[in-house]
Amino acid sequence: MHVVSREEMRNIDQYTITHIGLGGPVLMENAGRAVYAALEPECKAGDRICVVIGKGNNGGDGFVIARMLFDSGAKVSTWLAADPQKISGEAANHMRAYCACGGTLLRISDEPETFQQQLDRADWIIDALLGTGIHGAPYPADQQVIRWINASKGTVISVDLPSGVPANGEAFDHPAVLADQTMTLECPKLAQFMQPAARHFGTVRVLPIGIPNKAYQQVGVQRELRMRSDVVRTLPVRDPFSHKGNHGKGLLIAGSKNMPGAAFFSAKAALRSGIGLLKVSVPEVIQPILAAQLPETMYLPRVQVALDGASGVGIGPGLGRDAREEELVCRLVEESDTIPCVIDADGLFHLRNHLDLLPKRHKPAVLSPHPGEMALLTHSSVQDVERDRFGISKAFAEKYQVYLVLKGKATLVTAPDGRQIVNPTGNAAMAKGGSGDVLTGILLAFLLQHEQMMDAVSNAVYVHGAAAEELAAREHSLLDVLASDLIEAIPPVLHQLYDEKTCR
Ligand SMILES: NC(=O)C1=CN([C@@H]2O[C@H](COP(=O)(O)OP(=O)(O)OC[C@H]3O[C@@H](n4cnc5c(N)ncnc54)[C@H](O)[C@@H]3O)[C@@H](O)[C@H]2O)[C@@H](O)CC1
Ligand SMILES: Nc1ncnc2c1ncn2[C@@H]1O[C@H](COP(=O)(O)OP(=O)(O)O)[C@@H](O)[C@H]1O
Ligand SMILES: [K+]
Repeated sequence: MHVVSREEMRNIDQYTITHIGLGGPVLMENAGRAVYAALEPECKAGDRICVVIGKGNNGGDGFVIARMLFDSGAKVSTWLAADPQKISGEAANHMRAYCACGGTLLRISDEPETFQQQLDRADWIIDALLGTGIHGAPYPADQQVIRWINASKGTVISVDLPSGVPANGEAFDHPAVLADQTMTLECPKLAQFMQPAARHFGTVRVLPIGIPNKAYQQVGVQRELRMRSDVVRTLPVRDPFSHKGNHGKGLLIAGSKNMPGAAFFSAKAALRSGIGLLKVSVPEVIQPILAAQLPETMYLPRVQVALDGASGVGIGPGLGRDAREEELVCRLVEESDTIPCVIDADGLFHLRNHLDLLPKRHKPAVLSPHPGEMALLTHSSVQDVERDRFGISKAFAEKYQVYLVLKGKATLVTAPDGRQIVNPTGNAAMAKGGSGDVLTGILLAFLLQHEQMMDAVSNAVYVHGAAAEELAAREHSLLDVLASDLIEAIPPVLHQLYDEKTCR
């Protein structure tokens, strides 16, 4: 499923209308019908529904929804936040169709008190005021309507976007609808994955409106939401005759005197994710503790680190910020030139002044910063990173020829050629020290078992988030999940995914 910017969505719509010949009214009819079909099973007989319509094409979708509700005998009141004379194009066609069917149209500016009373009494409010078309803050009259919608008690369903939210997710400080549910048309827009916009969406349903694949190909959208079916399709199949040497020989350089747990989390997660052999390099003082906890790995004293036949390296979790480690990180990034290399946490701290090493590698490195580390790598602030997650990631991955995993809610994976994959799994239970270390281990293990690096990285991120969802769905709350719980939830997640793979 593609994730689009406002401009891409407009071009896709235009291509479909102009070159494929599916007219704007058809797409609008499809959009309105799709929303109606999604809404209808949720409404009870006698529910009051208030449809709020703006002057553009988002309002046009609203007319289709209102017409279908009216035709089905629902208790619908349809309110227009614009002068009907100023409604044009496809939206005007659908306004006429609504009226021709016998529907009544009320103007908010004529009866603002009645509008507020009806909003207050409504069980459902359909927000078709503004969609992808707004520029800047909504006009003052629209802002007032948005405030009234936000003050209402009914369930607010936004059509395509919560009105007032900019589709590209730029930061804003004007009023915008706080939806309970957003019924996004055709494909998710960038705003759904950016702060503060994302908070306005509520739960999201994506409703296809019949845009052909050709339109996406022509516009050249390079961004996708990872679907479960993509993960199932691309997970590696284990050869029944394989031996441990076929599933990767990993070297993990992690942990320090004050952070022994990081090495444990990454190592155990790598083992749970299928790595064949794993050697962990830690300072000698913590080696006995780890060896007791994790007898499945081999250990290598930190002073003797060498690749020594490893087929993949993970560097960084809990490594510490000692200057000696800086030299080590740089050496390993150079020496592991032709094998997968994952760099995280303190590894990124050490690498920040040596980024020029990255594009020289034959096999692109995988960097997995959280927004704070990304700010460090780009000499910017966390706010700058969050303001433009998609743009900053793409520029960085292309410049340094790396796979970049920008963590957070909806972790974003960017390939060296600029392709991007948004991860849908995960929850706030993961907002706890150690979660990232678990991901490093899964990444290392998956990179050694998948054919395509983009699949390996995207699947690792998906499984990591799915582990947190698995825990929250069963015996855990969002508060009590530990990094070690996440590791123990990898098996049921993989079990289920592999079950789905063999069912097909
Ligand atoms: N043919 C198409 O392009 C389709 C569009 N669809 C719908 O159309 C929407 C986009 O429609 P539009 O581009 O007409 O735009 P919207 O309906 O989102 O637009 C707002 C209207 O207000 C105006 N406006 C601009 N800035 C504003 C501001 N700051 N405050 C208030 N009004 C402002 C715009 O000129 C536009 O007429 C989508 O979100 C989707 O719901 C769907 O019907 C599917 C097909
Ligand atoms: N609110 C959240 N929703 C979804 N995922 C989250 C959330 N908070 C954190 N995560 C995930 O948890 C992990 C935290 O990583 P990181 O900050 O590196 O942790 P640490 O360094 O403590 O191990 C990342 O994969 C991130 O995407
Ligand atoms: K809307």
